[in-house]
Amino acid sequence: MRSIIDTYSLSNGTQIPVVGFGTWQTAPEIAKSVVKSALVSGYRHIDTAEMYGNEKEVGQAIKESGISRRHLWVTSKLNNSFHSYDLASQAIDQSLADLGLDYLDLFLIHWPNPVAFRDENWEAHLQDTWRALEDAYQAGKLKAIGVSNFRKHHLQVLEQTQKVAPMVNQIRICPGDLDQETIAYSRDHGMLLEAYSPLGTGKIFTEPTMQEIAQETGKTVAQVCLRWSLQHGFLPLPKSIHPNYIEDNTKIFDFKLSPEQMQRIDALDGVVGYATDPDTAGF
Ligand SMILES: NC(=O)C1=CN([C@@H]2O[C@H](COP(=O)(O)OP(=O)(O)OC[C@H]3O[C@@H](n4cnc5c(N)ncnc54)[C@H](OP(=O)(O)O)[C@@H]3O)[C@@H](O)[C@H]2O)C=CC1
Ligand SMILES: O=C(O)C(=O)[C@@H](O)[C@H](O)C(=O)CO
Repeated sequence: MRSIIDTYSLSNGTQIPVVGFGTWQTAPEIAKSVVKSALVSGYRHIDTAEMYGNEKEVGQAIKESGISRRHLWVTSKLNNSFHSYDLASQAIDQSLADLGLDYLDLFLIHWPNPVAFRDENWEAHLQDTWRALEDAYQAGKLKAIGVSNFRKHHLQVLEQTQKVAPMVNQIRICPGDLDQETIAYSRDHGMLLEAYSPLGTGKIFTEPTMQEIAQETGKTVAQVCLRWSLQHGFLPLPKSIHPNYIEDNTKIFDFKLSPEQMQRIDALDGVVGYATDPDTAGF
């Protein structure tokens, strides 16, 4: 692996760039210029969502960049109020329209058990929602499909009726937050793990062990986090609104963490808290 545009293979053979650019909390007013900065810095994989309120601006940045569509990877996600076959099908078309694209490279169910459907039928709603993604995948609107914030028991609900297995599970993975059960189950079932909040949403930078390892390697804490993620075989999705950070976060291929450094990071249990529990999340 030599650059952020090297790829992992998904279970359907699709090649996905190994680092994606995150856009949560990137306000629509600045999203176009921020995403343009990322494209100038070499990112070819952008992670957005209907929930982020910036799909239109992300789409404008892509269009104005002049980069050929086939050289870009764009992921979006189904918001929590669209869990049914019809609503999910409409939401896919709306994301495509807002982004100004004919297809998405990857579309994810954002959360498995949203508050609006947390009733005795949530499993059936989830299965219907997945069927909408499968149909859009078969129709060529989505080149790959997957899930986000799914734990083993959510994946098992899909398994009861799925025709196409999820290719990706996007979950929170950063130093101190490694949900081993979900990681192992997802991998055993053919999914690539995308690591969201790979910098602990900005909370990792003052962590002493991370600072020590940054000193040892001559890199920044952010670069150490991203390198750690890649060496574990995850696909990190760093977010920034600052061009210098955006650029720095690509410089993670000119060093390697030793097994001992990897172990010290693995041992940092809970230093930036844990992922939101999808079964109790209030959204
Ligand atoms: N599926 C899901 O439910 C979720 C998905 N995600 C995805 O993952 C992406 C990343 O996660 P997110 O939680 O946003 O945050 P990150 O873990 O990527 O951390 C972002 C924070 O770190 C700062 N930062 C970034 N690079 C550097 C650097 N080199 N030096 C110093 N500070 C830096 C940013 O600052 P600044 O922005 O000020 O430059 C920002 O405050 C999201 O944007 C989204 O795409 C995130 C959460 C949930
Ligand atoms: O960023 C995302 O993709 C999320 O789903 C979460 O960050 C979520 O929106 C949240 O944490 C709200 O507080």
